[in-house]
Amino acid sequence: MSQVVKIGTRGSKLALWQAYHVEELLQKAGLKAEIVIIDTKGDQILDVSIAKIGSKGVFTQELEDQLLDGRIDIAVHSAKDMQSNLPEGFEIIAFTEREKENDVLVSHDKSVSLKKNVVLGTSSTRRVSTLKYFYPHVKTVEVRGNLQTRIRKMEEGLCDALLLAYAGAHRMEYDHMIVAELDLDEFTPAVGQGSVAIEVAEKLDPVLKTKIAAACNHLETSLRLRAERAYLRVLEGGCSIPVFALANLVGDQLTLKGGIVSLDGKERISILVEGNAGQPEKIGEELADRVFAAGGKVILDQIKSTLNK
Ligand SMILES: NCc1[nH]cc(CCC(=O)O)c1CC(=O)O
Repeated sequence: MSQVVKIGTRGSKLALWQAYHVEELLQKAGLKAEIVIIDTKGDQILDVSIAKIGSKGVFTQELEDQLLDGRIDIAVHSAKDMQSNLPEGFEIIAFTEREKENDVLVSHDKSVSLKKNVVLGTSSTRRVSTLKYFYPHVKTVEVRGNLQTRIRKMEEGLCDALLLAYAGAHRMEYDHMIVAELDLDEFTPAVGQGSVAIEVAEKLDPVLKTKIAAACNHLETSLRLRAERAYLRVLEGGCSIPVFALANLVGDQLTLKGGIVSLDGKERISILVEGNAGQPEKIGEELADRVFAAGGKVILDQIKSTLNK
């Protein structure tokens, strides 16, 4: 009798896509798997912005409860939605191969452009603040809910286009509606954007952990995300803080470009550091030091006090 890996996931279409993706990776490696759908607070509360619910684990806590109970063996999340500091007793054992990490504009109207006076739907503080900094004439409107709901709201006239992660738009098969792929130097993505993380309870059987990691972890992606997440960890930021970072592997070196933008879009710091890929966390921590020294600490404290009001 061989063991069946129980994959816990949220029930949104994007979450399910990611869970099926992981199921497929496990099956290719000869492991049996099944999917268990779990509702989270982040899915239930649709009328309050994520920034206000509080970033700490809105999409992850219910899954973590089930990991502890053993009702599921692994929890699958967008890596981007994972807190930089996991609660005690949990760990990430794999990051799947990263999808293209850019943000994109999604619309039925091919003429939409950041150069025009458009209204964009988004609920990310990073995207709103970045628009204020580079494209202050562009207006934004908050749009929450899963991607299907957001598209519907756009079609009802709420906005001209949505500002989304390529990864999500692509997975939901909205490629035909992608009207622009945004510049990585302007819209540097959120930490982890485009990869799927596999979280387990530390107490899970170590042999099973090793098998799952071997089946799902993509080495280059994990080095990149470890550097990005180390940066985020120093800032104690969740997905609600407008920070960004993107690592790339060049030979045995990791480059890491990242920074922070103030909520009003008046100040933006972006710095490039690099170092040996053997120690990704060190590079992330160095970026944090450099960003703080360049004025990022003041910006971060302002953001935290604004969001906690
Ligand atoms: N913030 C929500 C979220 N979490 C993960 C994705 C898409 C997949 C990814 O970015 O890895 C999205 C949608 C978006 O930001 O447009």
